[in-house]
Amino acid sequence: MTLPALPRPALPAFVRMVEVGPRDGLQNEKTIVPTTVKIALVEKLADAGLSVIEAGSFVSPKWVPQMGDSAEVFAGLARKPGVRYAALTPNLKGLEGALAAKADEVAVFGAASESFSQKNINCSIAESLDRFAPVMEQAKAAGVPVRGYVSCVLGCPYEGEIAPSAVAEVAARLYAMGCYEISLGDTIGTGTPAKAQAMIAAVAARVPMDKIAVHFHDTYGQALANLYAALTMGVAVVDSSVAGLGGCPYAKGASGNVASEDVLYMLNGLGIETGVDLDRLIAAGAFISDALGRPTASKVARARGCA
Ligand SMILES: CC(C)(COP(=O)([O-])OP(=O)([O-])OC[C@H]1O[C@@H](n2cnc3c(N)ncnc32)[C@H](O)[C@@H]1OP(=O)([O-])[O-])[C@@H](O)C(=O)NCCC(=O)NCCSC(=O)C[C@@](C)(O)CC(=O)[O-]
Repeated sequence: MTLPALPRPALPAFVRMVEVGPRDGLQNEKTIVPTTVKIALVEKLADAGLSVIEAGSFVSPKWVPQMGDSAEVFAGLARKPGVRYAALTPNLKGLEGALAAKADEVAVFGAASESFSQKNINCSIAESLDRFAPVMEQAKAAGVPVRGYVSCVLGCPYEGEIAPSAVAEVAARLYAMGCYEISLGDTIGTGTPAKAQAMIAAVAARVPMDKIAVHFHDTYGQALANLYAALTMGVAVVDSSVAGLGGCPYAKGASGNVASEDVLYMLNGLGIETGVDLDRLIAAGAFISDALGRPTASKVARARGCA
């Protein structure tokens, strides 16, 4: 007996995968990862076909010592044509560092939670937006695109529930300031699909859907389900981290981003184009897992025999 085909929601034909492992992942390591290892990782990710790679962060080394060598990482990269190497820049000092390092794009990062904003960047949400304004202006003058992050979109480690309207407000402000894309971060991974959809709907009422990216952490094992829910709404930009590296130093207990290998396996299965090669991506994940001396957090990589 032939079963009737199940109705399938419309999904994007192409998804841009934004690789955040070398930044969001390695920023959270207990020990400092050697610069040469970071450079090799970024180059392997570019060889796997990723077109946007967050290679570092120009933040205070007192706050995040793991990113203190970002200038050296950028300087040491053999850049691949067509790949955009990105960096986080919380303020003008960070932007100066990123421009000197010839970052192809930068990102400002705010939050939908006042407490998280204070813990992460030492200022209120309103102050952070004031701080980002000159960063936006100077980046624009230098011809460098700026991405905007919103953290704690589905929950905050200090405040708990976050209203979708609070997320939409910060996202809309960042978009109005000139961010070319808004990445919505479930920093502590507590979101579930229906909640993620309600939050995205609130943001999409104020920011065009094709300017929205999603950034799920997998702390509660919900990331792929949330991601699929976002795809069904038309989101076509996805942040992920090779080998599931990471977490945020200012969100205790937050585990890594959803593993890039697992995202790619799912997108491949859905017939969605990405331009990324799974075997090479798994090899990049194996490289960094070996260098860190611990098993990969990617289920797909483990199933393919990586320790
Ligand atoms: C924003 C600040 C700097 C404010 O920190 P502050 O202490 O309020 O800043 P300040 O302006 O008073 O400066 C203090 C010192 O830091 C220096 N400084 C100041 N700025 C810089 C800079 N850019 N680069 C290098 N040094 C810098 C500055 O020169 C001074 O040095 P001193 O005079 O004491 O020697 C600090 O809070 C900070 O660096 N925070 C970064 C925290 C961070 O990186 N968190 C992780 C990234 S966000 C994330 O992971 C979430 C995300 C994006 O992935 C999405 C998600 O999952 O939710």
